Amino acid sequence: MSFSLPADAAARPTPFYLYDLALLDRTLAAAQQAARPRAMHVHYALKANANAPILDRVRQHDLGADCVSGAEVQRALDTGFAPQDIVFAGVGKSDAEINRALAADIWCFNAESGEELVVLNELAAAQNRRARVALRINPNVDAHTHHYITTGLDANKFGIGLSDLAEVLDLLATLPQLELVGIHAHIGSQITNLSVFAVLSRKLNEVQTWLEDRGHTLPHLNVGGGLGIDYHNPDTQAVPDFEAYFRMFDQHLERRPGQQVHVELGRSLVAQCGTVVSRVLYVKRSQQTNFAILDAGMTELIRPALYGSYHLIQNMSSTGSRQLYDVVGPICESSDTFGREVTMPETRRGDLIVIRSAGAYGEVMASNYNLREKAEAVYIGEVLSGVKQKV
Ligand SMILES: Cc1ncc(COP(=O)(O)O)c(C=O)c1O
Ligand SMILES: N[C@@H](CCCC[NH3+])C(=O)O
Repeated sequence: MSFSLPADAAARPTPFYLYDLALLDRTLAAAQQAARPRAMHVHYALKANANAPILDRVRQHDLGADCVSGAEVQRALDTGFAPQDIVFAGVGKSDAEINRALAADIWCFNAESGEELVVLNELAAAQNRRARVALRINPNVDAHTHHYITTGLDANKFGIGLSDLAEVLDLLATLPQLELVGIHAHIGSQITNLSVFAVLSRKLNEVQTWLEDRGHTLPHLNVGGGLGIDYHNPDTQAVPDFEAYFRMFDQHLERRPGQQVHVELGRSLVAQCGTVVSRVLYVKRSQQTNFAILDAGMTELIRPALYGSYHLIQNMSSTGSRQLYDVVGPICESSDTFGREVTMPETRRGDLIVIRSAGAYGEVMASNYNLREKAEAVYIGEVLSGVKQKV
């Protein structure tokens, strides 16, 4: 199905984020259809998009919440996620954040270092609680994705290196407020070569056996997130291939009877349902190129500037002859460029331009650089009762 804007789009101030909740529904349902028969639990990574109507949808489909800050834990609680469905990850959890999550008695802390375990133990003792922990290991598996969003290599700051695991286990044995419930790994994001998940599974199998040899049984394995989407074909590949993703773990992960497997997906669940809608302010013709200067910039969607990421850009107002444009924003940075040599129908001031696949790591990474105001979020598709149209 090709993309179209709602009838009132032209009357709205731009830029704005447009979310298709019907597509979000289909995507969440597809993820659950692939996960449930394999007895895998999907946690949604709030960092991808934490807007209330999105979270309401996620909760309605019975996913858990993967949080990476105290504010995300709070948002998950406020949205109605049960504490036992909330996991708190992150390489630098502050005392205040840990205390908040402890007080809520969330299901699990994904701990990333011995240093963090010591602090968690102290804070749990002060609250007279026991905290469940999963050790985030750094499996040194190359996710074959952009180096900025690779997280599971020895050079990355995340997780406990395999060579440090024995020492961390010895330490854990001295921390009475902590209960080891599992292991966790997350090797990166926007992963399209699914074979890396087989490599990750085999690594986790080795670690699991190694832990069992030392007397630790694990009720829980968390394999992280990272499933990529098709940024080039948001219409024909609107819903990612969750079957193929879950099948990889089904085939390669050695599960013990009754053991829970969690995944924490962000991008694959919400990216395709979000679109930046903007207007052309000027078409500036220079010696080398034509610039289509939009009223949206890196302040609304930073991914192209930060990672050189591709997003499909479409002119929704023109059917003229096709020409090449550098599509840029108004911010005083040369990296404020959404795409170079983009083929679009002849473009004029006032045309509506959409930047697709922006539902994940779009609005959440927005800034008010240049004192820009936050873009509005608009939702189409059936909105759950009690959910406001705009956030
Ligand atoms: C620990 C952790 N879990 C889950 C995610 C979600 O990843 P994705 O949006 O690629 O599914 C991330 C982000 O990469 C992460 O760092
Ligand atoms: N923000 C990144 C992904 C990082 C995921 C969080 N570990 C992106 O836009 O692709």
